Amino acid sequence: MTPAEIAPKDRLIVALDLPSVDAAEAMIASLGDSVTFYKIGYRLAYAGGLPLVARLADKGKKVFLDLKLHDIGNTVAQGVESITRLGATCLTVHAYPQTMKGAVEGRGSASLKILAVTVLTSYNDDDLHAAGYRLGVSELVEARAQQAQVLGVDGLVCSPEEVGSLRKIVGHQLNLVTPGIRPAGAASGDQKRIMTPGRAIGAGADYLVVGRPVVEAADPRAVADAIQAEIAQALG
Ligand SMILES: O=C(O)c1cc(=O)[nH]c(=O)n1[C@@H]1O[C@H](COP(=O)(O)O)[C@@H](O)[C@H]1O
Repeated sequence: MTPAEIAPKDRLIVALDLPSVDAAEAMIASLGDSVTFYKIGYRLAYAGGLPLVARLADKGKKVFLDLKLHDIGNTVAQGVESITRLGATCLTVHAYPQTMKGAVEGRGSASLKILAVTVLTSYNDDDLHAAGYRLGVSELVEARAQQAQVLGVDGLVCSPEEVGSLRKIVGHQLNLVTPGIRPAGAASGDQKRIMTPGRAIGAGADYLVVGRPVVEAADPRAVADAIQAEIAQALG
């Protein structure tokens, strides 16, 4: 989907990082029509949340299945082939060449979009060096984006700080999905590379992933509506 075709409202992806399917369903009910795109990640998937993918899809919602796969290529390909039957819109894998290649092979002709996680938004240069990497965040994100594009993935997960440089590399051929979003005044928590919704959209992000600022809010719908309004305003 080219950026101009994505409605402002559909650019917010709410991360259902909640402890149970019941809690997730209550959150989905309270967000109602205001949210069209949800993310299911480790917390909910391992708490019995995978069947929720198909239930959300049946309600017309899009689902980002954030399983961040990483294994030998054959295992990734086989896992992704199974995941194509769950009804998700997109799936994350880590941006390692064998992993991305396996994911694209496993997806085959299915509609599931493969998103490659470049460098986690909780990492800065020091964290990468501590993990044994020579490159800093911006160099590693760019190198991985180039590999992702060659290997045929559909989108990249990166921080809003890298969106500008990545657009120059991948153009609009790949969607850029950005976690590390914090409305003004919200606690950053463990996120290190962050931006407000308006600035992230202004930088050129296609989709924003927001978890705690929405799902831990006293009034999640009001926060989601405010983020949607900020997105719409940034798009002009
Ligand atoms: O793949 C992701 O979605 C992801 C990648 C990344 O680099 N950083 C990141 O925070 N995420 C996810 O995005 C969500 C962000 O949540 P909050 O920090 O609570 O807004 C979490 O579910 C993370 O797992």
